[in-house]
Amino acid sequence: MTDPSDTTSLAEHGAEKRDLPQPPPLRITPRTALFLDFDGTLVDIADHPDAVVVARSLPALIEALARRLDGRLALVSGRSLGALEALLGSLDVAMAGSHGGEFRPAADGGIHALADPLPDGIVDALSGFAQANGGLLVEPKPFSVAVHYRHHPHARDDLLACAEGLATAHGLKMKHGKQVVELVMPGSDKGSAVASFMELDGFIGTQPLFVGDDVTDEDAFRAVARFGGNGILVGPMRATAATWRLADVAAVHEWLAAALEEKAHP
Ligand SMILES: O=P(O)(O)OC[C@H]1O[C@H](O[C@H]2O[C@H](CO)[C@@H](O)[C@H](O)[C@H]2O)[C@H](O)[C@@H](O)[C@@H]1O
Repeated sequence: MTDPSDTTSLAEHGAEKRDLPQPPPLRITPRTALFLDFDGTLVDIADHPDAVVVARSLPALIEALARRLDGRLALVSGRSLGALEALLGSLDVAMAGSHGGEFRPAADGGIHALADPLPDGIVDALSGFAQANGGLLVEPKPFSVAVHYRHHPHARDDLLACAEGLATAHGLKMKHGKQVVELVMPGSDKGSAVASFMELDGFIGTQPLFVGDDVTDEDAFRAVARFGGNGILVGPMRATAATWRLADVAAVHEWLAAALEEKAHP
């Protein structure tokens, strides 16, 4: 069964049915900065967070691009940095995890918190809900918590109500991604992560691109637009702040790999 959070269509949003063009080839110039989402962008969505298949070529592709961009590349994910490292190995690349809560400017730069930890009791409350509803998967992260209902679609509405109640009571933000509901601290999102990177030497003055598939990437699409850049939506067309669209994960890999074939641009 397809959940609307997996493929939120234009019709569901009542938006104009106009597709976005493909992005032009990625040109690596001193003004190029690249932000990449992970799930649904660099790896296909799988039934379980641990079941994603990382293409053998992916870690080397990311590192090669980061080198060609002189470090102006960052992964910006809802996952924890620990989960990204478990899947990709230890990469010499900037990253933000937990929807902007964890921030690592460069591999040797240490991890900085961009958010406060969740208040006590939130993970327990969601775990209690998960147990009482057939054992939904709870994924605690350093600065957020996700509850996956992919295998328990009947629990979706009650989960949304439970998470909304906790968010209101504790001043948290709720995110509804692909068959997942997450609670994060206010101000912690992918847009704030992009803005933090854009303050760093190297990123300042660049025209950033953000490639992402999920509604949680919309904050980042809006953020790159504020810096004169562009968002690239991955997957089916839907209402979005992105300006270009790539069909799927395979198209993202091709678009990225093609940039390495190009000569450097001044
Ligand atoms: O920001 P992202 O890098 O796209 O991460 C978003 C969430 O991705 C993971 O969940 C999603 O992918 C799983 C594997 O394909 C899938 O089973 C799940 O239904 C999706 O919601 C991850 O587990 C979350 O922590 C991330 O926030």
